Amino acid sequence: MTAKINVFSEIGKLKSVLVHRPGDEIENLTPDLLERLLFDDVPFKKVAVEEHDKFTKIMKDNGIEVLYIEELTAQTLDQNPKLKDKFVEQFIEEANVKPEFVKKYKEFLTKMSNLDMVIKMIAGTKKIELGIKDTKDSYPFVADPLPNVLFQRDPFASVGNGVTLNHMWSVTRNRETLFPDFVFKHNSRFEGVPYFYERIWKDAHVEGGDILVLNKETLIIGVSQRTNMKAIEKIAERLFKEGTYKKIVVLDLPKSRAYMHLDTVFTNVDYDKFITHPLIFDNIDEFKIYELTPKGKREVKEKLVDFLSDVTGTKVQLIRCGGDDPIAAGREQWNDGTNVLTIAPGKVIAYERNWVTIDLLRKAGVEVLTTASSELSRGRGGPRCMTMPLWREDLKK
Ligand SMILES: NC(=O)NCCC[C@H](N)C(=O)O
Repeated sequence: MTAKINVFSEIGKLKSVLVHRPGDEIENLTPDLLERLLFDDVPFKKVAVEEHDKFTKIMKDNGIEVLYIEELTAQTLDQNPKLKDKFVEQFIEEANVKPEFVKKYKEFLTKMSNLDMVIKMIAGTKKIELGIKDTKDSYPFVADPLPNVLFQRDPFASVGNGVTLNHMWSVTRNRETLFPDFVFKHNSRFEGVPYFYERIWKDAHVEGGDILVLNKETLIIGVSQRTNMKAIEKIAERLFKEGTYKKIVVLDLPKSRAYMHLDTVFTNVDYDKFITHPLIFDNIDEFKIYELTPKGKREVKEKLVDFLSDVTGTKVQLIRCGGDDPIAAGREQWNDGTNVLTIAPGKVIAYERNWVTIDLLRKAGVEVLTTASSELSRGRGGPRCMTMPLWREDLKK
């Protein structure tokens, strides 16, 4: 079977990537919704869309095919009209729509084109849009907005020629995984992609931001606020059986929103270069490192930089996000200074606001393309968070 997904590193030349163009969901936010819907402020949609279009233009100008989850889902519905009813019912059930509103909401969604319907599913629907005057309950939504669909890094992760289709940590984000699951199971381009995790495995949780594909044999996965060891062990079992991957390095991170995913504190930008936050850099003994192989799990006692040099076979250079100034490090980590997208070995796209980290990357010989971030960063995700690679060229060495 020809491969449909090919991601055997973090740095191989990027040829195809999945994103979501922000929609009304990022303005369907009020202060009291921010915490539950995992945003830190309400973006100005017009500018956020302009910034996202600039970001995707940089990728297109670098020969990268940019696919949109909303378009792939709509295309899959176009290809499978008989599956539409079940897909809509599954979405409505997982949106926890009140029984008295289900019929009206389903009619509202299904009278649209497939693309408009998917965009509306992500945007959320207010009671007033259905002409509902709910005197018993002042909550404004029939179905909540899904503002974090912007971060296509997390609902699933491309690993080798397959994917982990994730069960995520929060209720609000779990709903997002319905879209890629539908695409990978029914879209003619992706049908039959092997799964290394299933969204119905609800006794553990994993998010793509915690998964770093180091090379053809080794993954690095963070235990974070969003991913637990049980999920990693489940992935290991299925992955080792599939045979390509032989090792999973586990970094046990502090469980906090600031470090919500591994890729907020640790990313790979070249064969021998990683960006890391001082948390990783300085407190090496603060957190544990484990190594999972088909033979079992062992704790790693070496320093991370030495361990990485062994695993990569090169002398590894750790570049500090924000440099030596703890204020700049804190500021730039919070605004996704670590979370760059590598589009080729030694070539990244970074938020322009993280100028200290950008300067250090350039001094280390990394080519940095910058993209605007004033509104996009309010959801606490960077260029890596907003993208899931579908195809990277294999590394030469
Ligand atoms: N990989 C990532 O770091 N994704 C960022 C996700 C931000 C989103 N607001 C969340 O809290 O899940």
